[in-house]
Amino acid sequence: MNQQKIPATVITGFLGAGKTTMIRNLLSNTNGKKIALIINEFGDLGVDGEVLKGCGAENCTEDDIIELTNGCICCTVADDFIPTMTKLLEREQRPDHIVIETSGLALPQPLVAAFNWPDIRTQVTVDGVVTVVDSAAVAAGRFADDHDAVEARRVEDESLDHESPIEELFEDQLTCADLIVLNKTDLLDTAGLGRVRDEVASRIARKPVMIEARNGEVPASVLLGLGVGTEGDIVNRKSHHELEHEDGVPHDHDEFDSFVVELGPVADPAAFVDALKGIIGEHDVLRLKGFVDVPGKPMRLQLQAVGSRIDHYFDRAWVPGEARGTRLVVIGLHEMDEAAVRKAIEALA
Ligand SMILES: Nc1nc2c(ncn2[C@@H]2O[C@H](COP(=O)(O)OP(=O)(O)OP(=O)(O)O)[C@@H](O)[C@H]2O)c(=O)[nH]1
Repeated sequence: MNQQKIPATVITGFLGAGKTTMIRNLLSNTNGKKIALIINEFGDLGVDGEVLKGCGAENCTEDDIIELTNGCICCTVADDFIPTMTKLLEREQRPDHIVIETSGLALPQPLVAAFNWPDIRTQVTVDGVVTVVDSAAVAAGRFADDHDAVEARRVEDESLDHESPIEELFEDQLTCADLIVLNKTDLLDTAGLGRVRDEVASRIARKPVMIEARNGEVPASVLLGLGVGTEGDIVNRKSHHELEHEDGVPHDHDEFDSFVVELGPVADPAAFVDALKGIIGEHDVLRLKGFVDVPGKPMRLQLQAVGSRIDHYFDRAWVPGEARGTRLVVIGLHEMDEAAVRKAIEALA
């Protein structure tokens, strides 16, 4: 690898796997490296940017955190990612390392391929692709789809040209990995974790290193400095879409949808969370996250749901002049009944 090039680590993984948590942990201990962070999120609320900017890391200040908000990074490579990268490289003080968090629905392949673009390849290289896995979700069968149900959907809708979008995406993100982090080990016992390891390994032909983590606690020395130059090996990591459409038909994210719900104050957070669990289960919401205004509390409540597992905690004080409010982004499969989910959530405040 050319030592002059700035290394860039791509962090991918399905919705809620723990990417932001892992990066937050990384920023608290970067071994003195100055990091620039590019964050991409599905949904219009910018929760990850908020969380990461709030961590006050010395080696990655708010100026070093760039949000790409015009859709999944894999679809906006030319319009969004390349110009952002070019601007970053023009900075007087260039970072020692670039970390890119893809959205949970992004295919890493087009992003990695972008590092072969002429203006980029001379200056930056992909140090490695790190794929974060929600081990508990794998154990619960979230990515092993019910093939009978998928087949039934395909019979109903002939335009479905492939199998479960969640399962495919999960495999595509694993296929691109140089390092796989089996996260959320606290939620499983040793035997369960062993089964997850086997299942993940069975999904990919390549054999990247797999490590285990809880709360994304992986030392910077393990995450950074893989030195792979992944852009040179991209032909061996093709996504399902690339294999099925060698003709170059672009992929899309039509199978997934997101919307934002805005509410008034929530007086009883515990009851709110309980009711949300029911709504998420009933409508098969994949991910829900955002901030809640609890009357009488100076702090903002952050809410993070991955399936029906919900974490909530007061993360910071509302800033003077900031409009207090409850804003949640909801992500699900396209067939999710947005109107019904919206109505059910709005009825809670
Ligand atoms: N129990 C447990 N929870 C975790 C762990 N890592 C992350 N979480 C929680 O999982 C939820 C999602 O974590 P994030 O870091 O936001 O996940 P993400 O991959 O960035 O999510 P998206 O950007 O929406 O795709 C949060 O509530 C985290 O606190 C872990 O190791 N164990």
